[in-house]
Amino acid sequence: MSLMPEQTLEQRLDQKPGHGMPEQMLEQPIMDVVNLVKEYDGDGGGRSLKRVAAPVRAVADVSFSIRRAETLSLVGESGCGKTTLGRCLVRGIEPTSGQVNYRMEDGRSIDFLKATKQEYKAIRPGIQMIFQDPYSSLNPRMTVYEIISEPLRAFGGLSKAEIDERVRTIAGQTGLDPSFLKRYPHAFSGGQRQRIGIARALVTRPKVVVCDEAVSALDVSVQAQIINLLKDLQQQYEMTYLFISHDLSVVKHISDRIAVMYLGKIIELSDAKALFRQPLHPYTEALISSAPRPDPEVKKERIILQGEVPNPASPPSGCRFHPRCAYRTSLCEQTEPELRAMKDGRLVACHYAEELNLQGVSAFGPGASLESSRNSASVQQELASLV
Ligand SMILES: Nc1ncnc2c1ncn2[C@@H]1O[C@H](COP(=O)(O)OP(=O)(O)OP(=O)(O)O)[C@@H](O)[C@H]1O
Repeated sequence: MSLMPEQTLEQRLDQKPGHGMPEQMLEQPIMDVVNLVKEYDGDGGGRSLKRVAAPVRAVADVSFSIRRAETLSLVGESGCGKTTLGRCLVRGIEPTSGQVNYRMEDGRSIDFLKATKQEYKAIRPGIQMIFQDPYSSLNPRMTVYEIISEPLRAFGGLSKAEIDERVRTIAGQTGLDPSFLKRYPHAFSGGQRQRIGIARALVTRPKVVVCDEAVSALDVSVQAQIINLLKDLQQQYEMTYLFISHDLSVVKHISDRIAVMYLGKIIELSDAKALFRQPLHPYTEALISSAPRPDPEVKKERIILQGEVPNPASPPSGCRFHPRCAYRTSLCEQTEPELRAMKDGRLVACHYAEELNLQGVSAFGPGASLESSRNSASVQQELASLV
């Protein structure tokens, strides 16, 4: 693919049409996540030298559905629980409680977390993960062939010739030359290593793929190639993606829907276009406002989030976002808002979603000006008088 060097990522992605799954397929959930909780012991899992007594609720009672063949993106700041949630879905780590109901091809729904050995064997190859760091996620002592074929060998059931056929097919589809298969990962660039990681994840022909910051470590031009590759493969195999990213400018172009996470909770889940056009949660508004936009001429006031992300071991009372929210009232300090459906079916966890008229962007290009919106202090006063 030839790319003009001065093109933005947005323009590059727009060169290919988005995937166009039939409407009725998009509507079918392939996974229902119900009341999922993941707590870590309070020692930071070796990440922190300080011993913290309280457990860290990295995923704090999360429920949502993933529709068949859609791309659902999961966004939020570092530490909000995206990776933990993604890894729970593939059982890379065991959740503390909850359900991950996986819908089989025959229509049966099975809780993957309580699957029998036989059910696990049937479901697990169908749910795969692509990792962020192509440098550390590949075993340096294995050849590319061994790396890609490993899941097939682990799950069993295929002859040597069938494995060989699958490996060569997926290598070709991910743009890997057959001569690469004999070589070791250190011989490759970041983009090529990510292609190896993708080939490894897709060799089992999964139905659901969790892409965890799959392009974050790559240059912008390589990001566009990898995203286009993922989109092409999604169309070909009718796969469902849960695309984890902190980068809204990437997510915007691949998502059917977007879930926004804050401190272990989903606080908004919307159709992607609607979310960018008019966010419903003040945190989403701030994330959109702070995302990079390609056109330096666009004068738009950025919303600077106040303060740090609170410690997930002792989340704030009421709405977890309230200490950083410009629109907060005493209700927000006391009562945690449920994730609830609005009239149009969008989900939001904010007491004032109906009243706030939050600002989005039309296309990361000229966006609605924040100056034209009600300023946060006046909204705050108005809302205070309501409670
Ligand atoms: N193994 C672990 N033991 C203890 N705490 C953990 C462990 N892994 C993650 N955490 C904590 O759980 C919370 C969520 O982390 P997680 O990595 O899931 O977030 P994230 O949104 O994916 O962030 P990032 O993009 O930085 O990876 C953080 O407070 C993190 O410190």
